[in-house]
Amino acid sequence: RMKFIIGIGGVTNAGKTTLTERLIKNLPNCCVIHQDDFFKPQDQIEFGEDGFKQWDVITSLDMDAMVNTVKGWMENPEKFARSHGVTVSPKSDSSDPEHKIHILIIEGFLLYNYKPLLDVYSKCYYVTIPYGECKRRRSMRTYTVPDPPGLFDGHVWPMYLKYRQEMENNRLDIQYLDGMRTKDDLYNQVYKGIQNSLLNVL
Ligand SMILES: Nc1ncnc2c1ncn2[C@@H]1O[C@H](COP(=O)(O)OP(=O)(O)O)[C@@H](O)[C@H]1O
Ligand SMILES: NC(=O)c1ccc[n+]([C@@H]2O[C@H](COP(=O)(O)O)[C@@H](O)[C@H]2O)c1
Repeated sequence: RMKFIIGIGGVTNAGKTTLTERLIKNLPNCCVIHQDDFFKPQDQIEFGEDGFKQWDVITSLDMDAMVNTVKGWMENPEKFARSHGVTVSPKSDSSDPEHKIHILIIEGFLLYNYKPLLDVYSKCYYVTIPYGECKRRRSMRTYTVPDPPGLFDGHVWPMYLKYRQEMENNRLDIQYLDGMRTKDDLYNQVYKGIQNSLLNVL
């Protein structure tokens, strides 16, 4: 079977998780890995010169563990799917080309900034929203560790700009998505794009 890895990257609160959840419901044999699941424990997150705990830097994540999880899927997507409760369509039904594929979605805010994971993607998406909307959505969100006052302007947004610049220097073939569009629009655009890519590889 064919293996196909899709990256859904983008700034915090751009709508990555919302989009990803809908895609995994509608794509065949589709597993997901959320980068948020690889945050180190709070006591291992260091304070920076900006006075804030450094949540929005790549070293706050256990990226080696994330790479190993991706490798686990690549080595045996069927087993990965089964152990993550994903229903796999039967191999024998080979009349339907969709059954010949295994899809993995990797979703997160720092997807394209870690060298060992740069070349695994068949398709790279990156969702953006402007500063004001990002700050507004973020203010309505509660993380396991709530944002202290001033975190967005003092840490989150500056680190986003820094890593986005670094990502663009990596020269990946990234398709940018406008996160200001409706959830339906975003989903339809990406679903169609994936369908087209799959038609080309199958
Ligand atoms: N296209 C959209 N338009 C408006 N609001 C959205 C859109 N997509 C997601 N949201 C909202 O923005 C917030 C963050 O969405 P989420 O999918 O959790 O973002 P992320 O995973 O990128 O942090 C949620 O309240 C969600 O309902
Ligand atoms: N999941 C956690 O343990 C945790 C804790 C503190 C902050 N965060 C925030 O999560 C953000 C990334 O996730 P989203 O892209 O879903 O917003 C980062 O901006 C980071 O500040 C997550």
